Amino acid sequence: MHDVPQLPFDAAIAAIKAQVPERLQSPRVGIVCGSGLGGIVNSIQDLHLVQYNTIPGFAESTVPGHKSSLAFGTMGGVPVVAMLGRFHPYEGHPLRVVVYPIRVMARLGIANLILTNAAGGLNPKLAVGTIVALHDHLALPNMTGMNALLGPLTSPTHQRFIPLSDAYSPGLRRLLFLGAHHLGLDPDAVTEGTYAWVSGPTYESPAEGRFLRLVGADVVGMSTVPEVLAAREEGLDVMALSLVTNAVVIPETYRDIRAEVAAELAGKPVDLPPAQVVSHEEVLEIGKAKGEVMMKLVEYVVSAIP
Ligand SMILES: O=P(O)(O)O[C@H]1O[C@H](CO)[C@@H](O)[C@H]1O
Ligand SMILES: Nc1nc2[nH]cnc2c(=O)[nH]1
Repeated sequence: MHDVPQLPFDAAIAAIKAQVPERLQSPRVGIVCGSGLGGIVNSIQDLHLVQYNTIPGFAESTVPGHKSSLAFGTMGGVPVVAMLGRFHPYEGHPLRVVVYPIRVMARLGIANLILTNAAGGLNPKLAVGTIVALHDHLALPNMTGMNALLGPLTSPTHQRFIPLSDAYSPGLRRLLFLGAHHLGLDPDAVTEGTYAWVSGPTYESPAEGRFLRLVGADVVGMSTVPEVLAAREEGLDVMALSLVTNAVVIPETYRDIRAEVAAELAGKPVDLPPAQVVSHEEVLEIGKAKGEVMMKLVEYVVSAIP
């Protein structure tokens, strides 16, 4: 028998309940704010923040654009809890720590989880600023030993083997597209697609981007999938929204340095286009600029959940 590390669920729930008024202690919907998307908190009324460092078992988020608190309150009258800051494996957090807040929110009573993230666009049809509702994911780490559900079950009521064919709730996506219609959004502003999960923290090399596109991914990021797995194990309905913050550069050809040198030696230097390099600053900037639409859609879905 393995020595199972105990997760301090009871202490976490007690610490949260000591800081939140009773009327907000049983949220119906959990929300996770992605990089630069913490502005979603602005649509929460009756706001009460609980710092992660006061909750047993919670880590601290170390990524710019992520805070470290749970936001309790209401959205359109519905009690919600939002994570202002998530944990990523590349920060050094073990996967069981990455998904621990999802399990705590499930124990607080949420039935639905809305995950948001910033992602790179692999599908050339996706303009920067597009919101992609995930209908599937492709997670090489899951298939090769970095699955968030590896290890002992965290509850005797959990199933060992979790299907993923139905991981992303069609019902919640239906509400999302009704919301996009009611908000008068351009039909191309919100679409559906497949998210490739990579561990990061490096962005994709050209060959990696090409590979992920070839195997069917539309967007790529370094989060969300571990949270989806834990949420499904906990029996939650899940919606996940990616904001395309940058296009992953997938050149058809590489610079031909040998030809450039030959041209230079022949006195005909080549004019080169500026290299496109993604940065987290750019990701955060787009998140801030386009986060408002994400916030309005999340607000609509939360209010419309039956
Ligand atoms: O997925 P979120 O947390 O939104 O953040 C995304 O943005 C960061 C890279 O810029 C990575 O953490 C990536 O996963
Ligand atoms: N892996 C990855 N994560 C991102 N998050 C935001 N943009 C990107 C990207 O281009 N690649």
